[in-house]
Amino acid sequence: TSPQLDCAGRILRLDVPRVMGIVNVTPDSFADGGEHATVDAAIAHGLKLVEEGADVLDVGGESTRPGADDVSVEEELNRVVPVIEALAKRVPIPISIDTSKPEVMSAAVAAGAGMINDVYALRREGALDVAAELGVPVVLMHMQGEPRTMQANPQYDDVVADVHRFLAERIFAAEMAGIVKKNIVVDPGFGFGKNAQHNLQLLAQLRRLTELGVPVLAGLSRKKTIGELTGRDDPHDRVFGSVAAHLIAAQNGATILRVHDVAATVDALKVWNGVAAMPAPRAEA
Ligand SMILES: Cn1cnc2c(O)nc(N)nc21
Repeated sequence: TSPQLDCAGRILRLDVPRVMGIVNVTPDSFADGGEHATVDAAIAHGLKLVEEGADVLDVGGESTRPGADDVSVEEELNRVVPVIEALAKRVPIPISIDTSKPEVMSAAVAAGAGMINDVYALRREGALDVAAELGVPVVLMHMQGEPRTMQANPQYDDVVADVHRFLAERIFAAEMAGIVKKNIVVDPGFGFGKNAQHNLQLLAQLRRLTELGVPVLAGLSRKKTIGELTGRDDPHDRVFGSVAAHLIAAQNGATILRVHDVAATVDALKVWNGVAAMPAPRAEA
């Protein structure tokens, strides 16, 4: 049987690398449209990403970028629940909730989400039990420290070994809490307590994480390391670099790619799939 995730009835096939489109429900600091505009804009953006070929959408109400402040449960619920309700009704693909709060996980699944994406790998109080209860696939991501301070001066003995060990421990914790292994995805957490060298090392050795026996998700889209390598200070100018990074992630075993630029990534993966479909070279006579 080919790998897949059953996201509350909506199937995410992982026979080839799949594209997770990012839907941030965070107020645009420039526009003062307030909550209503934020929700409507997020719904419209999600629909656009589905048009562009997204296989799954990741809806998040709290920014996890370096230095980000916390958002209250109530605020996060007011942002993500209406967006998930509207999108779940209008698109056939699975919807993931990007949150670390158990209350938000429950409300999001009740509203139609079929997957949990937790940058804290279910380490918040109550998260393991709630995720187990909800019975939907969950992404366990590595982070060193907290978003507010994680980029200050990240240190590792061996970043790949350290991340591998952390993810193995979180898989164990999840299974002990009653989450079945077929519902677990792991993610090295590019940019979450890592400098450029750490990120490149993790990308180069990403196949090491597939030894954990669960699908690997990679998210490098428009991140600082891409900007540093390409000299593109504006994140909107990091599309080509992001697509290159995600193709390397696919080549190194990732089967879910979390991206802003869905159309570009979908086309790049069509080329990747064309090559991957070619028969293996005949063994040397
Ligand atoms: C919410 N978010 C931001 N970056 C991410 C990444 O690389 N992986 C996952 N799973 N979530 C992310």
